Amino acid sequence: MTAHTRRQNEKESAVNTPAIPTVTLNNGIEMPQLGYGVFQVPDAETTDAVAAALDAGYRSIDTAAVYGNEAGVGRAIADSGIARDELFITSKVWISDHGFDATLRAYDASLERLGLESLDLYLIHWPTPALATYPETWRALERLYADGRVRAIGVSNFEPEHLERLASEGGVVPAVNQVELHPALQNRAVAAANAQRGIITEAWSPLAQGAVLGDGSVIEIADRHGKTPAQIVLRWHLQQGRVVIPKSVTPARIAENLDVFGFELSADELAAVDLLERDGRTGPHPAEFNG
Ligand SMILES: NC(=O)C1=CN([C@@H]2O[C@H](COP(=O)(O)OP(=O)(O)OC[C@H]3O[C@@H](n4cnc5c(N)ncnc54)[C@H](OP(=O)(O)O)[C@@H]3O)[C@@H](O)[C@H]2O)C=CC1
Ligand SMILES: O=C(O)C(=O)[C@@H](O)[C@H](O)C(=O)CO
Repeated sequence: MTAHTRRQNEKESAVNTPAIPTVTLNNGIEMPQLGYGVFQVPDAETTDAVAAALDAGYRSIDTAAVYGNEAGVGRAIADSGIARDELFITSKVWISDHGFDATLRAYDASLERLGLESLDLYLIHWPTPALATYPETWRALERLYADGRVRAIGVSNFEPEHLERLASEGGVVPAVNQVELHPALQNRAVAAANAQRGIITEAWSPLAQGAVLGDGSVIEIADRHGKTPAQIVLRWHLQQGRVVIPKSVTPARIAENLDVFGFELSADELAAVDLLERDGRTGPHPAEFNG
């Protein structure tokens, strides 16, 4: 990209970027409440997908070493011309890299692939309790944080007992717990444990990978507001203070999923979506998943 194109992009992005609200993490860092996830996007397609998301106005990107597409995310960031401090980039340490030294190496490898000098948020991807390695892995994240190499650290797929184990050892309280959460699996005990400890709940698969978009009450609320089912489900999350990271490789859906800040659901509408809980887990249970 030429310097002129980059300046033009910056100018257009300043004009077109919708105001995405932020949540304040427990260390004072601001995190966009809505970001863009890239699970299952092949690396070769990730650059175009992330570029479309950045063009639409997303500024927070959620990737992971295991997704195999950090390089694609990095290329889109480099090409975008968007200032690094306007972006919020999250990645995660995979199970095979648990342990103090291996995690420090994994962080460096993620930065290398992303072409970045630091991340905004680094997460332990899964606790894998059978391996009992997450406390030691957490020590490595604390080291990265203490050394100023990452702006915030957190966990993913942690159940209340895993948070309790970290707390019992003292140290840094995770800023975020990224867990499966959508109308069909509301993970209320985990969200309550997060809130009680000052940890932000970030919902993965916030659309249940599409499984809740055909539900009658979601469609009825969508029709009432002149919105799509996906927009209703995202609004349901946002009004409860959660961070969401919907994924789509479809440009129209990428834009649609961001267009959720100009309307509100009523208390009755939120309650109607609450009724869709059905223990509808789409991924593995964290207590049992060992990679
Ligand atoms: N920490 C963890 O363990 C996990 C983290 N994650 C993170 O969460 C992100 C989101 O979760 P993910 O599992 O991808 O699932 P989502 O709930 O975001 O759903 C994605 C699916 O919904 C479709 N979709 C997206 N928007 C719309 C729309 N507006 N209307 C209709 N269909 C739509 C997409 O299709 P299409 O792309 O074809 O448009 C895709 O099939 C991941 O990308 C990843 O970053 C996910 C799983 C586990
Ligand atoms: O997408 C993620 O972030 C995950 O950790 C999982 O989906 C995991 O990679 C998986 O595929 C479990 O079956």
